Amino acid sequence: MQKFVITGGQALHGEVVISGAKNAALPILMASLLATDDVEISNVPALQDVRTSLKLLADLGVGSTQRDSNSYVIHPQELTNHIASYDLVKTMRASILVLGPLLARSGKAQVSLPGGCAIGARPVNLHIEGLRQMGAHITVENGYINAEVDGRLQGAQILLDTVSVTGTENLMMAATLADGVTTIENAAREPEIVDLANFLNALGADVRGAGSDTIEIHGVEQLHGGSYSVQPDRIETGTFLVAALVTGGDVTCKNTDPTMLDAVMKKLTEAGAKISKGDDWIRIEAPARPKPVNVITAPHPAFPTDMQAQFCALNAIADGSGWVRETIFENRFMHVPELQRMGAQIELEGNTAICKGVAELAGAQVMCTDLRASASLVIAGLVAKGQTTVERIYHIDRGYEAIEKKLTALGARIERQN
Ligand SMILES: CC(=O)N[C@H]1[C@@H](OP(=O)(O)OP(=O)(O)OC[C@H]2O[C@@H](n3ccc(=O)[nH]c3=O)[C@H](O)[C@@H]2O)O[C@H](CO)[C@@H](O)[C@@H]1O
Ligand SMILES: C=C(OP(=O)(O)O)C(=O)O
Repeated sequence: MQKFVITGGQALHGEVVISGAKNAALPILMASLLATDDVEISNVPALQDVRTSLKLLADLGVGSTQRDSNSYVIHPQELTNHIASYDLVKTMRASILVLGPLLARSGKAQVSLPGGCAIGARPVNLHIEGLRQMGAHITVENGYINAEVDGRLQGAQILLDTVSVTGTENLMMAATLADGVTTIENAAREPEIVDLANFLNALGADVRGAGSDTIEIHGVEQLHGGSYSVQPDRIETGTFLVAALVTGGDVTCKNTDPTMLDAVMKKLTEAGAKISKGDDWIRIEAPARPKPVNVITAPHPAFPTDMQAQFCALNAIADGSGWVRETIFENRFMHVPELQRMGAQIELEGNTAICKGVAELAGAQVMCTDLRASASLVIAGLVAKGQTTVERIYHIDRGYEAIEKKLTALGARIERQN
């Protein structure tokens, strides 16, 4: 298994080009199943999850042609199969996003339950309930969701019990081809929802209100082909900003979108960073040592759960005590024991990680448990004294394109080893 070997202590300096957003690219790839003609998607990050998605589409009969390292043409007219098997779904939760498009396009879908995941139970009951309200017959048997509809799905008024990003996406995609109008209330407002809606509309869908908590979808008979560029990755951006801050550096993230990062930039400023920004860039200039911050995760536009682990690494070396409270997932602190191995003074009290900053972390052998936990360990390794070995980096490869190359270009000493 591959690992990163990091020698800490280098301040990051320079410019880094941000990739397309994983959490926008994955739903957009799955949404291409809804179209009847070729769909060209660019600014697709080169990630393991993208490769898994393309494999999943291929399993459904839908081929793709790679144009360059970050763009693909998807051929949805080739759809022949409606079964998303356990073997692929188990490696990537976002596979559940084929459920809505398959059902809408071919009237049936059999999708393996994504199952338990490292950060919490992550049920999909809201996806299933919403599709049932749209007229689908759904059973869950032997680890598979079996969904069928006679004719077209029907427009429905759906109120989500809790805000769910992929739940909103699945229902929004399914509703584009439904008969009538679908309203999703208490919808997720994440920027990735807006990107997906813009993509669907570029293919001829009629989705209104994405980015607010009520989305209205006027069903159309079919979606045509088209081309679309995926939005920048706000979580990758935030991760580089934190890495720059904790190492005492000065980094400009290019090809990004500052409007998606208000909550994160607010906390970075509280930590003592000087932030400047333009239309598509953000620069961070770090203080000598960051101040601790208190963070509560919540649905967008509040502080994103996908940035929580990175802020635990920040608090670990801050000048004072701060806390991070996780309200979205019930088990998202697996980076804490690993950070403790590096000398971090963090105590877990329920869903809150209380951290007393130390002047110096010490390099150690640590293990990735999930994607953002891995990012926090890399950040800690960059600032720790001595050598840190980060094991099981297949987690980080799911969501960060060439992270070690981008960090090396900023002056970090990080090496991928087998
Ligand atoms: C591929 C993708 O975009 N992943 C993101 C997506 O995950 P994902 O879409 O899986 O996360 P959700 O927004 O659905 O989860 C939010 C909360 O709702 C609960 N829930 C969700 C669905 C459901 O049917 N029933 C239910 O109870 C979950 O257990 C969780 O407690 O949003 C999360 C929250 O911003 C991010 O951390 C993930 O990076
Ligand atoms: C939790 C994440 O991803 P996923 O939903 O794909 O597991 C993430 O991107 O931080």
